[in-house]
Formats: sequence, C-alpha cells, structure tokens
Amino acid sequence: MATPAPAKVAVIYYSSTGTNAALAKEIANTAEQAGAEVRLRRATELAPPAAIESNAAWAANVRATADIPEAAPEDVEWADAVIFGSPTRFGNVTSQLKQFIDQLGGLWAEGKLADKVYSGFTSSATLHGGQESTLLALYNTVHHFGGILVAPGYTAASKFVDGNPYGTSYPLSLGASPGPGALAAVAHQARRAVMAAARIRPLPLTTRHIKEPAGTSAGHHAVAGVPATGPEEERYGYELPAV
Ligand SMILES: Cc1cc2nc3c(=O)[nH]c(=O)nc-3n(C[C@H](O)[C@H](O)[C@H](O)COP(=O)(O)O)c2cc1C
Repeated sequence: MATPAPAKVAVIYYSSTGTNAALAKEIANTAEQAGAEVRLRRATELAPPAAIESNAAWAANVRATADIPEAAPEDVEWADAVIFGSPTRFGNVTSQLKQFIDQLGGLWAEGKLADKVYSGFTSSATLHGGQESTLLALYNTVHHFGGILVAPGYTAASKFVDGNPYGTSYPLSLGASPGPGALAAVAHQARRAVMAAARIRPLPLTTRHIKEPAGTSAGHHAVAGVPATGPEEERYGYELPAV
C-alpha cells in the first residue's frame, strides 16, 4: 500500500508581544514531529512602524519573527488543517488576524474553505479576560467556512492544567512566557489537529461544482443581489456518496 501523503497544517497567528508567536512555534514544531508538512505564517501588522517602535516589546517581537513569512490566502487553500492564533483583545480576535481572515471571501465563494480541520489558540492578560469568548468568536467563522472544528476538549491531562476545552489559552498573569503547562496543551492540540486531518482527508467530501434546480438559491440571490446563472444555477456543493 502506498504511504499516504503527510497532512498539511497551516499555523496562522497574530502576536504583538510574542506570546502567541511562542505558542504558534510550539504548534508548528509539534505538528512537524507528528509527520505533518507545516507552514508557520503570521498575519500582517496593521500599525505604522512608528507605533510599533514606540513599544519595546512589540518592536522586539516584530524583529524576532521577521523571518516568519506573512500569511496569504493560498496558505489556507493549501492546508488540510488550519490552526489560528490571536491575542484576546476586548474579549475578541485581534483586527490583525481578522483582517487576514476577511481576505478569504474569494476562497469561501468557491467552496475551498470547507472540509478542512480548524482549531484555535489565544492568550490574554488575565485568567478570565475573555479567552473563551475570543475562541468562540473565531469559531463563528469556521461555521461559515463549512469547516470541521477540532477543539481539544478535555482529551489529555494537559487540558486539566490549562483548563480550556475550546482551545489552548495562556493568561499572562501566570508569567511573561507560556510555561510547560501551556506548551503541553498546545502540543496536544497540534497532534490532535494532525490526527483529525489525516483521518478526514481520505473522505470523499471534496466540494465540486454541481447543478441545482432553478430557484434553489433564489432567496440567496435576491438578498445578495447576485443574478441567477440560468435555468440551472451552478454553485458549489456536495455530491455525497450513497451510504
Ligand atoms: C487593545 C487591547 C485589548 C486587550 N484586551 C484584553 C482583554 O479583553 N482581556 C485580557 O485579559 N487581556 C487583554 N489584552 C491583553 C492581551 O491579551 C495580551 O497583551 C496578549 O495576550 C499578548 O499576546 P501577544 O504577546 O501574542 O501579543 C488586551 C490588549 C490590548 C492591546
């Protein structure tokens, strides 16, 4: 039997002061050790260089991670599993990561974001500072993608240490850098995403263009102002095998 191709994992994160960068690197290293092909990518900075330079920690992180390529939509298209990371800001995903995600509309319209594994991680200043709301806000988007959400749950001992079944989260109140507990939790999340991607990939879930009867999406077209394409409307959808 031919050896299956390795699962492709994209780790796409934003980090101002290095916490999420450290978590992202641990995920990337662990996924690689688990046999995956990995792309570690950072979301583009939106602030002007002067603002970054005026914050020593931010400037140091930008310099330390300058060799990590910026994320591009193609990285998501390429991946079987996408693991997103973002600091918690006001209980939500950072605008920097969201700016990247909002560039994925074209791939979404083609059905190319569906059927991939997605998972997320975050950090915050305080223990109850909104990590779970950040991850749940991130996961709203995964539902729109038609993605397969693989949260860690309490599937390893490390999850009873970081205590967050929604994804790995690290509160800076525990110390400036993620310690062994957070690194173990994030490594478990990486292995779980690789395992899920490897299992899901062979399933015949690939989206294809199919013809649907006229009027099937009339409501959608009316709302979106998109003209119907003819008597049959060509949209992405599934040709599921008989079970
Ligand atoms: C604008 C802003 C909003 C923030 N909002 C929160 C928050 O709601 N809860 C919290 O605990 N920390 C909050 N923080 C702290 C960040 O979560 C913390 O600095 C971040 O996790 C560090 O991640 P990084 O080192 O990867 O940039 C906020 C920070 C900024 C700059």
